[in-house]
Amino acid sequence: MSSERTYKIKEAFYTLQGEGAQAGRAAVFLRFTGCNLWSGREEDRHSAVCKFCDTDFIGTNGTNGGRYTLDQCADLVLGLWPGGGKPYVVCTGGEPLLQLDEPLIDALHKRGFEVAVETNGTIPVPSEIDWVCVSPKADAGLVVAGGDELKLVYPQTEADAQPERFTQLNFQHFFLQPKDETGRDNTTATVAYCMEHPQWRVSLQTHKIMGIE
Ligand SMILES: C[S@@+](CC[C@H](N)C(=O)[O-])C[C@H]1O[C@@H](n2cnc3c(N)ncnc32)[C@H](O)[C@@H]1O
Ligand SMILES: Nc1nc2[nH]cc(C(=O)O)c2c(=O)[nH]1
Ligand code: SF4
Ligand SMILES: [Mg+2]
Repeated sequence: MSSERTYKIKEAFYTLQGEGAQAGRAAVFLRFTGCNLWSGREEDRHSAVCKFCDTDFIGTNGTNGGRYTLDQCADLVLGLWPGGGKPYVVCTGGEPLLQLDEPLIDALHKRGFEVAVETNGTIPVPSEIDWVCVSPKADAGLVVAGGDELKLVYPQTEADAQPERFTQLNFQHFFLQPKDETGRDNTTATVAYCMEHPQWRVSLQTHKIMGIE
């Protein structure tokens, strides 16, 4: 019997990074199943720590989803890269750091990839990751104090998720990203905050504007 661990992947696809400082860059997205701040079920949304998630991260039924061993997972990512440029993979979810570990990062590096992560900041980040995007959530217990970009969804009403809370942390870029919610456009408020607080820049979800994944 083989006891090799497997990674649960919701979906994997080739697109452009839509958000933050790397927006517009070609990337393979590797979306891990599951999150520690929401079950992913609509009936649990109101009682979840993170209530505004725009993503389906349940199960393994998306494009290229499944349970993969280390080499299968890294080969899946490699197979989605078209060739040329600097291969770039964005590990997201769900919360990717529930599963993404040093062996998988190493396997992706060996295949030539620069490895990025999108994380909610509640789990320590392996030092091998090349690009760290932290998106803090109210009442979630931030444990990551630095990285490449901090990308805060705005607005969040809770005191511990106000932008001022984060400006002393060790990040290269500070972004406010308008919360995508039905019945309200949060872009104007986000623009106003950034104009009043020039340390912050706006991050739009440009993939939604462009109509790509
Ligand atoms: C789906 S999360 C997955 C990664 C990780 N769990 C996290 O929260 O950073 C990817 C990114 O989408 C952002 N996001 C989720 N729901 C959003 C929404 N309704 N509007 C704007 N950004 C959102 C998150 O804050 C995060 O930056
Ligand atoms: N194109 C594109 N860019 C993204 N940046 C962060 C995303 C995410 O869901 O983590 C995302 C996504 O789902 N699609
Ligand atoms: S932490 Fe990230 S994946 Fe989890 S529910 Fe919130 S936005 Fe979605
Ligand atoms: Mg997304």
